[in-house]
Amino acid sequence: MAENEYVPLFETRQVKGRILFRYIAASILLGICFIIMYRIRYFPVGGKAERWTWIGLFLSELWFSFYWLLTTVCRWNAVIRIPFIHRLSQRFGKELPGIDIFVCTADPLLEPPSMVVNTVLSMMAYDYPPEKLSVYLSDDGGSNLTFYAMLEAANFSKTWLPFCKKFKVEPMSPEAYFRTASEPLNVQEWPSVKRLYEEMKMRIETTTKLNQIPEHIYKQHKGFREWNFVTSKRDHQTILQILIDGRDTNAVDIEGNPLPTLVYLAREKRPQYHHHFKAGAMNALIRISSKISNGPIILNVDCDMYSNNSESIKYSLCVFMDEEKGDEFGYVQFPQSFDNLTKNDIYGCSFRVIQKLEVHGLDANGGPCFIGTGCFHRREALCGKKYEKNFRFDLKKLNNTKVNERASLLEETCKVLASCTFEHNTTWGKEMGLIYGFPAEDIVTGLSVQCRRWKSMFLDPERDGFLGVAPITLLQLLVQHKRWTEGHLQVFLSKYCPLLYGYKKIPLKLRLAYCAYNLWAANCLATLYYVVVPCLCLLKGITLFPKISSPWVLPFAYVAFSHHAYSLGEFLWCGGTFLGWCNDQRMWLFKRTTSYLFASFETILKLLGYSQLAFVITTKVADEDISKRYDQEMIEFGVASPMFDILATLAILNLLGSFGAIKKVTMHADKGFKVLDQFGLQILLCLVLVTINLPVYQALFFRMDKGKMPSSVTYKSIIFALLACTLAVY
Ligand SMILES: O=c1ccn([C@@H]2O[C@H](COP(=O)(O)OP(=O)(O)O[C@H]3O[C@H](CO)[C@@H](O)[C@H](O)[C@H]3O)[C@@H](O)[C@H]2O)c(=O)[nH]1
Ligand SMILES: [Mn+2]
Repeated sequence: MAENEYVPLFETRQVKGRILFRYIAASILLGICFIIMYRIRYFPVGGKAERWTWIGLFLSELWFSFYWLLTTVCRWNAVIRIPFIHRLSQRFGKELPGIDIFVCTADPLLEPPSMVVNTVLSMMAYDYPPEKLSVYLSDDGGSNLTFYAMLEAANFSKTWLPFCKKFKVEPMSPEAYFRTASEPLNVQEWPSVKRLYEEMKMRIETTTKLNQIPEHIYKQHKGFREWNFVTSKRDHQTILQILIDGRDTNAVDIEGNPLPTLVYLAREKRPQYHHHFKAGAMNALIRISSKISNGPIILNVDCDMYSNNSESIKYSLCVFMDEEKGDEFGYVQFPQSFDNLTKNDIYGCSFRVIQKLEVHGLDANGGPCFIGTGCFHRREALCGKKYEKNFRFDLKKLNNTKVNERASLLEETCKVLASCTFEHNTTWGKEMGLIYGFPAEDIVTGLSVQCRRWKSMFLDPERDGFLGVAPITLLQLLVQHKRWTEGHLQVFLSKYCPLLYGYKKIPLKLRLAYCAYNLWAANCLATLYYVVVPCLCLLKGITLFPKISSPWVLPFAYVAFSHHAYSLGEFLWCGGTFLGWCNDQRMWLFKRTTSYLFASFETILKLLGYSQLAFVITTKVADEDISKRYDQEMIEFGVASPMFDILATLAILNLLGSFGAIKKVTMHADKGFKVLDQFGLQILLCLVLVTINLPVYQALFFRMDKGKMPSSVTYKSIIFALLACTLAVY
């Protein structure tokens, strides 16, 4: 091969099956047009109630159509990317850039230190030159328990890293590895490393449980003394400890190989200063790391996302280091996958279709969103630099800004970078680093990077890059989605609204795709209307859909059927199960009627100035009882919550509606057929909703375990539903 012949480090391919998708989409669009025609032509003339319910339903249908159009536009084209890591190794050998890895944790109770340790160890164990790897942990919990766990991790890494290299261990989280791998024959180290790990885990868990650092451990490291000045997690000085200094020639593993740098940071917190949650933590890490290792590429993960693929760094470098196109890319996003999903994924957490199809559509139109974890960033892009066309980055050179100060001196000089006041009168949180003021800091940050003309890319290697912990109770899921959708809606209603903010900066299709996500929460009203009103109208005797015997029923039937059939097909194609699809549909309904409703409400309150920004951290632990029910795929209710009041009321309402309908159809043998003809679609809708809600009835009336619906919710929902029916009928 000639010297100057350029061989790309990654390749882009079109996703197949788009033609079929486009045909189906076009036919659905036709169906929608007919529905609209029907709604206009048959607008009821008599009766106020008839007219208003009709208008409401029409508006809901217009909304669904608009939203469907948005999602269809962003799926029109789709690409997948294929990186070639062997070419990377051939071309650059060991001349690779430094990588700084950021792990964020915030609460030792919700995010146990033993889990954080596993994440950190898995990050240290990448198949990458250790002297070029630095791992930073930001502890917003400011906890000495987490600090202690990090000391243990630093120590155990001396055994774990050579073990990983030698046996090509994957996943690189010791917990996940020893849980899934079977013991190989004739490997002496295996049981001893496993025992070492288990002993360490035991020590960490005991200390966490006791909530106290034993005296002999306390004496082992100067770092513990910092906690003498900590009043609470919201009031303390900066704690910065370089636990392993990669530049130190004595920092070696048991086989004498260098170790990656490991740093613990708890940024300063004072009650009078806002800390901006994870975005604030990340920005502090960006500054601190720039003084310690200053890697030109930053990988950030949540504390529950362990590394599952030892090559991920190299995959991302195939993008950044590609001579022809690499300089255009600001970040490379990996999918958010989970290691605790059950077979049929009862809470629909897997983002299966979104990640296997939708995101590739975004990628074809300018690049995926940044989703907060499992993402490689170009430091400059994250720090506010605009993309310039002919500017060449030499990632290898950027790496050579070596620092010579001693670790202890560095710790002192860097502290100020993580202080509460450092950002005053700077553009941190506005133009530099992650953007403040939103519960979804990731989305708005990714958008602003893209609006600085950087492209982004979605990489989804066969073996998942990262695996995290998905919520295992319904309430956790609903609360998490409330935060996300609220974050999205707030972005849409802020100056960062993609339509305006991205004008002339990113392609129209990408702006529309952002809107499809930003407007998730806005689906709540139309959905609620569709769940409540047809059912009440059925009881009252108002017809809202065409008669079964009329040809106008066809467009309704076609749109509903083909849309769902296609969605099922996609789901199965992406590797899901039929039951998984049903669960997914159920969760969409649940989220739309609760999470999205609360998110919209909260957003309005916030706009009016009545509510403050909050970040409810998702729990990553559960008691044994709950885990057991989760494994059996039983939906966990268990506690009283306004969200459950709504779910239960809607479920009972539709049950009453169905009973009413069945009564009407069966009471008079002669009239039954007429009723069925006139109300066929409405009855069908009610029955479908009842079917979706079957687990809710079970939890309300039949279950005996602790995960059932609390009786207060049962009583309330029965009263609400009866009240609604009475009001509607009279
Ligand atoms: O004040 C805070 C609050 C949270 N976190 C960390 O942020 C991460 C995400 O929090 P989690 O409760 O797990 O939320 P998820 O809903 O699972 O997170 C998703 O959604 C978030 C935005 O809402 C993104 O930041 C995350 O990357 C994305 O995985 C965790 O590592 C936390 O430790 C902090 O560091 N400081
Ligand atoms: Mn999480």
